[in-house]
Amino acid sequence: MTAPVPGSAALAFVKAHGTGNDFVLLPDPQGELALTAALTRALCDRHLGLGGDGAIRLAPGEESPGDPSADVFMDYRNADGSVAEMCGNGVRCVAKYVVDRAPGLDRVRVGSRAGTKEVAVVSRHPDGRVDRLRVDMGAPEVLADDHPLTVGGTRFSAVTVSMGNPHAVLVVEDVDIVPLARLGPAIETHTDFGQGTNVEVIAPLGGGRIAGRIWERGVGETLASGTGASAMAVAAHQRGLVGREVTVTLPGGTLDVRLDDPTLWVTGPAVEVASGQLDPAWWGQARAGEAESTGDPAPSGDAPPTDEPTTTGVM
Ligand SMILES: N[C@@H](CCC[C@H](N)C(=O)O)C(=O)O
Repeated sequence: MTAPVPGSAALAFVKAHGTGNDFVLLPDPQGELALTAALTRALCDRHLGLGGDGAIRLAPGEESPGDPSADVFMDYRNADGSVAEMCGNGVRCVAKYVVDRAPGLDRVRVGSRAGTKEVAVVSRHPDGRVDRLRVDMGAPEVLADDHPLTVGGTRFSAVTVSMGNPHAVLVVEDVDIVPLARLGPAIETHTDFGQGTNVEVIAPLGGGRIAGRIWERGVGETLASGTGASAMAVAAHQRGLVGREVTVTLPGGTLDVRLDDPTLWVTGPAVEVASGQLDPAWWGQARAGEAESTGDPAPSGDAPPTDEPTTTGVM
């Protein structure tokens, strides 16, 4: 018989997504849980765990770096176990979790490693549960609007943007023909980006709309990204392709971005898929694996050699 796991109340999880960017949420109201790199990898494993692009511990607001007055702290890790500063889709999922369990609430201040984000409910389902939310993402920072990159012998010009986390955006003719599985990791780990970078490709669709795909640092290609959509809108605006209201169409759905001065707003859905308890035996094994693990993934290094074809559709 399996011995009971102490503190098993902390085994509760919620599986959620925002435009197909999916997360394992771990409510930790007492701040008792250590969301380690190895535990994150085990949770996010799509075969041996619950599966997710990242794991998020919903910790007490007092843990929020620099702002203990936040309502909740979003302790975020990518699927490979690395810590990220911010997650734009995750922040909506966290806010929905809180609001859906607090009647009368329609606004939450979610702490992140990139500051506290105000999230407001935009619409609800007929049963009162939250459907769409708007996030004040703060001020984007354009680091370079023509960052030259050579990958596999091909020259690119990226718009590099910080949304608290790093992004390199390439404008292309058609996002669907870009070999992102090769280009993404090469740019993610390029020596120009000491902490690694998220990589986005965008193409103008007209009428304030852009199409985008993303290669997430620490994850791989995902269906969507909130900080990524923000960086895409900023880059498109920077290159004169759109105005200040931008509809970003991603493989997992659409996010609406508004570029105000100085802040940027993202509006989109948040969905809860399931909730339950992790199996104590699985949890025990995941923790045992953690003890054997070397912990955090290695920091980014040199760009790997690539046989990237020269025809990428990048403009
Ligand atoms: N999915 C996110 C971004 C998550 C962090 C990113 N992979 C990084 O390492 O910076 C989003 O919705 O913004």
